[in-house]
Amino acid sequence: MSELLLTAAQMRAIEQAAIDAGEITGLQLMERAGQGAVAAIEAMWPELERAPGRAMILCGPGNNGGDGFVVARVLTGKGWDVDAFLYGDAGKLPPDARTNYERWCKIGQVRTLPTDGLPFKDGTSLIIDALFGTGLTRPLGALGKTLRDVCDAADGGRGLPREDRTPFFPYVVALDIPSGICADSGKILRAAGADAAKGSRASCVAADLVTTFHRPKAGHYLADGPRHCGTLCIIGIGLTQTGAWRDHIRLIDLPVGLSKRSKGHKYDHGHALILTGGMGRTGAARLSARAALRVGAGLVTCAAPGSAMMECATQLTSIMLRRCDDGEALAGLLEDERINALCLGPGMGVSDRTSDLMDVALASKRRVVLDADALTVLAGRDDPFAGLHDGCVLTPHGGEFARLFPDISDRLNAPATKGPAYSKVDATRDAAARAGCTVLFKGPDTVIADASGGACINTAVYDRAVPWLATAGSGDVLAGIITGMLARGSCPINATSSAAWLHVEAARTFGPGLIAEDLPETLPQVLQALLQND
Ligand SMILES: NC(=O)C1=CN([C@@H]2O[C@H](COP(=O)(O)OP(=O)(O)OC[C@H]3O[C@@H](n4cnc5c(N)ncnc54)[C@H](OP(=O)(O)O)[C@@H]3O)[C@@H](O)[C@H]2O)[C@@H](O)CC1
Ligand SMILES: [K+]
Repeated sequence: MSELLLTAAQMRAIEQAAIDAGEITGLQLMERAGQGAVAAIEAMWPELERAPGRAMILCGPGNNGGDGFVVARVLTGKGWDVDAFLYGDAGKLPPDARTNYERWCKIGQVRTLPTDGLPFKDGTSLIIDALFGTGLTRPLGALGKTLRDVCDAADGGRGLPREDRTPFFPYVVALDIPSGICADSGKILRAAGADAAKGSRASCVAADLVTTFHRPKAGHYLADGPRHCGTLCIIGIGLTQTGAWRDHIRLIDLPVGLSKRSKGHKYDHGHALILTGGMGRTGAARLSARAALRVGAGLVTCAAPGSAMMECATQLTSIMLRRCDDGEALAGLLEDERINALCLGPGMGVSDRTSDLMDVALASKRRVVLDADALTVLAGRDDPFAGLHDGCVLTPHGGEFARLFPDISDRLNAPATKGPAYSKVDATRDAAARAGCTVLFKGPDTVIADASGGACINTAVYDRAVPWLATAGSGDVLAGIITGMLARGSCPINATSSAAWLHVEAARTFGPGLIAEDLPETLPQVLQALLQND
């Protein structure tokens, strides 16, 4: 199961379709957006509802600015003192924004937003960023000092981490998305040549709360987006459609393919084969194997070279062990047709043996997870993608991705100077199309795509943040969970997306202090909770 994330173009198309069908007007949508934002602010900070204060509303030249004028009107009606500013020419506002600007003008003043600093009044407890939303196309360079003041006002100029701030500084609420962040990619747009190392303080707003409308946008979950959104609140504005795009992006919010086992025999749940490295290097593969077994593969076998047999034998109980020195030996093991999923990479070493085993594994047309050292071996080949097929899953982190797909990685990492910018979803889709298989591109914003263009994001941000998951061996466990899900019969994209979700969920369930060994051991608790809700 999953929630749909939208791009700016998809959101515009949904709005337009609803307006064209006569279901709703643009003005009604804007009113609901503004009203909903105020309700979200009051829900987040009840003290602001009890004691209205002073608010600054910064409105931009598009419909995001129109939302801002609705907020100005609603807050005034609730007893707030409102200072409203416009960046741009009122005469050029789009029609709905223009209407709300004119409504506001009957109530209060509008001042031109200066670009050389924010005329901040003492006692301001709320700043509303309604400068740019899904229509951002260029960097905010011209707003430099004023933008910096928004960030400084919000934390007293001290650059304090959000959690260390006192309540005496105003809250910053961004409508739809913090201005300066591209809604499709989550990247901060920067002028060509701008120094990214100088940080984001002159380039985009950092908000305590973002109120987005209808559906979250991909940029709320990718790249710089989550770091600048604070809390993300989704507000229904009366749109019912989600669109019927082939290029939908899903946010994984529950795994699929984990319903109760209906048949009782272990072979009904697949047999996963995990290839290990040599003596002293088998720990990673054993972690993968344990995870594959815990996630429900019926049988799991480690296949080790002769030198590592004793080491593995002393460590494994429910996981079986077979000797596998080379490709020929693996071909022999694969005569057992019940082996239906393989995992290569964790701790295997970058070696001829790994390369040899990978050739045999791929030729068998079984489902194959290629991780870690297997990806490095693959990247070193003249044609890395020859032999891959739609039953394969690649699991690169950023460095491995750059080695496998250097041109795509360069494009992704190039400074984003205009919107919509090339996103991690675009990059993962392009990589999956080129490789002809499923690609899981790791990170706090893990993106999974397959060759058909399907894409999803597994998030480890907002309330799913698990910084303690960045621990040695965590990736080996993920590879094992994917392999186990493949053995159980899930298709590659479902196996991979479910595994990524379970991996984060296990870390959330265990909590800080986690080491990789804890992840497989926490899976039963996670699975149990899922089955209880089934
Ligand atoms: N449509 C609806 O019914 C609803 C819409 N809603 C709201 O509308 C928002 C989308 O509105 P929007 O499309 O007008 O885009 P928005 O982000 O306000 O600005 C675009 C303008 O900014 C300009 N511009 C861009 N970058 C710039 C820069 N760096 N510096 C200077 N200018 C720049 C750009 O110029 P252009 O690129 O065209 O030259 C254009 O003029 C959406 O996020 C949501 O909040 C909700 O009310 C729900 C109902
Ligand atoms: K905004």
